[in-house]
Amino acid sequence: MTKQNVVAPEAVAIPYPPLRVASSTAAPGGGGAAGYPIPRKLLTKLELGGATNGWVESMLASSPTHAKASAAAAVAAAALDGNTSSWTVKHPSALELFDEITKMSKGKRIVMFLDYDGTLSPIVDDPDLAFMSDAMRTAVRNVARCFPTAIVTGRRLDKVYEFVRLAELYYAGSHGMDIKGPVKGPRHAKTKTKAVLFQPASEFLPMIDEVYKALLVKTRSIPGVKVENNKFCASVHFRCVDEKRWSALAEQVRSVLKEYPKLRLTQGRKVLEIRPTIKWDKGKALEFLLESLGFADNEEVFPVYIGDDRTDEDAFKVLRDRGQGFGILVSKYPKETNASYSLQEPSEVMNFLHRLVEWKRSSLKHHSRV
Ligand SMILES: O=P(O)(O)OC[C@H]1O[C@H](O[C@H]2O[C@H](CO)[C@@H](O)[C@H](O)[C@H]2O)[C@H](O)[C@@H](O)[C@@H]1O
Repeated sequence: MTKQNVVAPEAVAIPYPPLRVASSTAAPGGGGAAGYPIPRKLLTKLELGGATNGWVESMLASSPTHAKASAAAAVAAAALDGNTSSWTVKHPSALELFDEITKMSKGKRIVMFLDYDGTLSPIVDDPDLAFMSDAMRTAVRNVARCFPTAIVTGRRLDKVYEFVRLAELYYAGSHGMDIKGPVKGPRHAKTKTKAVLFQPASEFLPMIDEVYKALLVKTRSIPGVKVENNKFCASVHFRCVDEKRWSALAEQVRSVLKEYPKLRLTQGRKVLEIRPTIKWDKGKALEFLLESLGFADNEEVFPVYIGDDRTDEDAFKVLRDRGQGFGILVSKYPKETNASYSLQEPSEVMNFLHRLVEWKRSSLKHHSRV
């Protein structure tokens, strides 16, 4: 594999292309965004050395089997209680500290960013069946009535829209590489257009399509594998692949990727994600959306990003670096994260959204009385 097939684990302070509303905006150059190469120092164990051993290690480390996960959870609960509680001190429950959160946001404009899988819908074996409940849809709709709200996801935009079905939201699909404004505008939306706001990887469209087809062919002999075309990126799911075959799968993916030096690999929850080497991620999408909403240099904006996956860390980090708002990690287990708070699962996310709406409505009532 060439050195360009890399994961870029950390956001690098590279300026992204200027804000514009365009039907299709290609990042020039095709290396990093605007032609920036990804620095060598950012290579990780996942891709170094050209061998797939590192990939498999990383797949195992981040995706233990159910049996191992329960064993690990039991060990964590029994033996590492001290560590776990120190994690919850560092990343307390956003529900338990709800009052603290609303105090911090007082007088500021909350903007909500919501990941989809594992945040608004529970993780299931078949990605095509990751439906969102009606109750969750109502919670998101109500939140969007109070605050500008965006869904930021690795999925292709049309697919996530089929699941969410709320026209009043912003959507950033393909890990932020496909951004659209609301079709039906809530009062805070500046645009009511169907036009695409931003597609920084549009030149990669034919390449992703080609890679998707190649991955389908290469991996078809491996039972349980699922390849998904996410428009500006592709996903190879190994959730239903026997662990003994992970190494073979990694090898097949590597053999396809080595022909595409302009693509890189990242990893999510039991999924290998193939994406352009442009320096664009969920963090950049968050910044882009804040700018689109007119909050670029606004000290009074208070962005809240809720997500469960490694790819959400880019957005958590942006908020931490900006010192604005915060991230909430959805996880039952301690994980290294740039998020400030935690919620255990999508049902807690729903409660949190309900509480935000109640709080906003009661503060509006209070203000109309005084
Ligand atoms: O950014 P997200 O909204 O979290 O999307 C990331 C990936 O999510 C989906 O895969 C994950 O959820 C599936 C359904 O629960 C699950 O089967 C899979 O193991 C998870 O990785 C989606 O299918 C991918 O395309 C997204 O990239």
